[in-house]
Amino acid sequence: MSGRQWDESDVRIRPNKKGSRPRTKDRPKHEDATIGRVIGVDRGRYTTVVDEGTKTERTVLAMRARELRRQAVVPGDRVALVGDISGGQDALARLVRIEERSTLLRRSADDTDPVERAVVANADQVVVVVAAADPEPRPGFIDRTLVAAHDAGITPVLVITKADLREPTDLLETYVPLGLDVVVSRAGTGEIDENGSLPVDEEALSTLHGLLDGHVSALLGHSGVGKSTLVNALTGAGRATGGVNKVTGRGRHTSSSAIALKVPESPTGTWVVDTPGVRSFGLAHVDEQGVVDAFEDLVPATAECARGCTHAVDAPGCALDAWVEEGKAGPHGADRLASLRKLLASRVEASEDVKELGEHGA
Ligand SMILES: Nc1nc2c(ncn2[C@@H]2O[C@H](COP(=O)(O)OP(=O)(O)OP(=O)(O)O)[C@@H](O)[C@H]2O)c(=O)[nH]1
Ligand SMILES: [Zn+2]
Repeated sequence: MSGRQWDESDVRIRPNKKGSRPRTKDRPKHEDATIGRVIGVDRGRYTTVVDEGTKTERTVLAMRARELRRQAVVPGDRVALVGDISGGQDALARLVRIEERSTLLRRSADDTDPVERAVVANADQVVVVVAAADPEPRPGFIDRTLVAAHDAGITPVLVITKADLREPTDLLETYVPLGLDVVVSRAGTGEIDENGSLPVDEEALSTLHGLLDGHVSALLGHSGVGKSTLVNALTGAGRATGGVNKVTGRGRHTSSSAIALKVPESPTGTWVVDTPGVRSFGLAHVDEQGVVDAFEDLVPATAECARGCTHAVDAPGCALDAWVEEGKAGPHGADRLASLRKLLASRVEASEDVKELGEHGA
């Protein structure tokens, strides 16, 4: 999906269906448009926040202008709005432009699906949530999201929930040495709140607040890992959830699409983007080197590999096995290598299709 804007060069090569009306009359395009941040997407309607952090902050509902209908607009996008931007009950603005994105988190449905889907725009953090137990942690999912984050130039954070059920020793041994922030959370001692949410221990919450402050963070995790519990705790549970509903005009549980939620008491611009629909991260859009690069504990070994090494199990001259055997990738190096190889192998069938489609921009 192209995040590129509808610029003048497109105009020139496009046949002008309306006849010979000079294009210059349309320019400059929507120079006086108001910029909003997309916080929710629901059946072609975009909920945006304008004048964020000011007295006139309000939500404005918008529809995409015709010329943008083939472009994905996702939570986190900054968009230009014209028309009725009053934010009144029946007001509907027109979304005429997607501002340049600083980052775009993407995935494909699976590793053999060449169609990329935009997930979240302008996030500078990806928070991968896994449970220490119930459901069992799946390092494959963690590694995939780390690859997607690395590819998008987004800082990853790992949150391990339910440490009250099991100490996440293996996960910590594996991921802490990689240098990413790892937060361990467990059920707190307080009461279950009015949303039915379990309390989360204060220490984990305050660490998380520190990491989230001032950032736009995309939250990813399998169903049941405690993502909603965390989101409720972070966004203030009952009281703040009410506030969130006021902002979005609907309950967060009624939608299966991604939604950006404000973190109250954090500086303006602090958002968590919940992505309930995203269960897996197909990586057809990431090239082989991009996958390898996300395994920072293994990357140094590849300098010793034979030229053009595929790093597969039977690849001649692959230096990765020796690297792991020598313990240079830590106590779980063998698992890390297996995970990398699994990811590389799952993408082999996909690569031919992707090549055929050619290179597309973000
Ligand atoms: N023991 C324990 N249970 C937890 C913890 N966090 C969440 N849970 C429970 O785990 C279950 C799933 O939590 P949710 O927050 O609904 O998980 P989710 O990831 O949002 O799952 P979906 O709503 O299906 O996407 C609930 O019963 C929570 O009360 C924790 O730290 N410890
Ligand atoms: Zn190799």
